[in-house]
Amino acid sequence: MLLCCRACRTMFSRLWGRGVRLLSAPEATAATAFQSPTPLPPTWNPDNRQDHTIPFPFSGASGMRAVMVEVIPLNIRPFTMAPWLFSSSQPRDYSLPNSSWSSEMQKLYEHYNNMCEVDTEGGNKVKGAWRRLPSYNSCLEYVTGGQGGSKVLQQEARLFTRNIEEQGAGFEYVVFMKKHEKTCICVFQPGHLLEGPPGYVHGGAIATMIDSVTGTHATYLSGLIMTANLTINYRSPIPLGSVVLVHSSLDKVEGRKAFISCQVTSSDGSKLHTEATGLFLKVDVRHLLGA
Ligand SMILES: CCCCC/C=C\C/C=C\C/C=C\C/C=C\CCCC(=O)SCCNC(=O)CCNC(=O)[C@H](O)C(C)(C)COP(=O)(O)OP(=O)(O)OC[C@H]1O[C@@H](n2cnc3c(N)ncnc32)[C@H](O)[C@@H]1OP(=O)(O)O
Repeated sequence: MLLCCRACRTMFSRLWGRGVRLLSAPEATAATAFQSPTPLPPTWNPDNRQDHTIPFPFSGASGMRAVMVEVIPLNIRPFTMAPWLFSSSQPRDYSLPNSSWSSEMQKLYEHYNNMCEVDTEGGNKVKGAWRRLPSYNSCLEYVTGGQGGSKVLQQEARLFTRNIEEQGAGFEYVVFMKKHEKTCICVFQPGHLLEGPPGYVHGGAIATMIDSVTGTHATYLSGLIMTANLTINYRSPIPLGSVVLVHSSLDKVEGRKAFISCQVTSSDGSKLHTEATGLFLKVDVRHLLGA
């Protein structure tokens, strides 16, 4: 079966909770290696619902790539089910600078970015203590490394912090992680659509950023997580359009639980705006998908 339309995707999303997973690129390559490539018909159109029966794989199809989907029913030998085609255009990484960033935001970005791991011309990585974390507008882009996995499930769903298209109007932020010290720092520039008290950021928007930064931190440390508890103390209001730092640090891990604390400060660290603690529980993908 080819997952080529909404009906197919709906079926796939139901199967997901029963052991379906996306294969990584090397796994997909290995899974297709023993099959002979089948060319696409010249009139093939990804939006055409009549295309259910096109065989796979689609190697060599210009502008498209196939991602394999594997179904592992309980007590049944694993087998490859079908490929999913995605547009080859990369999803936008929202954590890269844009024209709405103030000079202060840009300066802080460069400060941390300059301390990140970099690729050299020979393909070697020069170690830096920090790593910039990419940010997409859909959760599944992370799982598939920005390969468009969200198109398989819930096409309309968008990550809350990345669903305002107008640059600078909502949450402008970039997260850097210092893995060995188990800390993250986020440079955050809240836009005018996040107003709470006149001229200041809404407490819910601040909580959202705290949850996002600490949740992202916990995800990179522990894998799939859900926020179980978030306790927040608001100490001083955050002016709209200012640039603040969200500091996240891992306090301890106990089994499935990760305890993380967080402070939101002014960009020079002199003023404490908000402090919080969070408890994140590692979950199975089936829990996330409600299976
Ligand atoms: C589909 C793939 C998505 C993948 C994403 C991948 C990568 C993402 C990368 C970057 C991230 C980008 C964006 C994401 C950013 C932020 C993340 C936001 C995260 C959220 O915004 S997420 C939404 C809000 N979140 C919920 O909607 C949770 C609702 N809730 C539940 O789903 C369950 O409630 C759950 C899972 C929390 C626990 O359920 P459970 O059954 O697994 O565990 P159980 O209840 O047995 O508890 C086991 C032990 O934890 C203790 N415990 C439990 N709850 C506690 C609490 N509240 N306080 C203190 N202790 C607690 C118990 O006391 C026991 O402790 P003990 O073992 O010591 O007895």
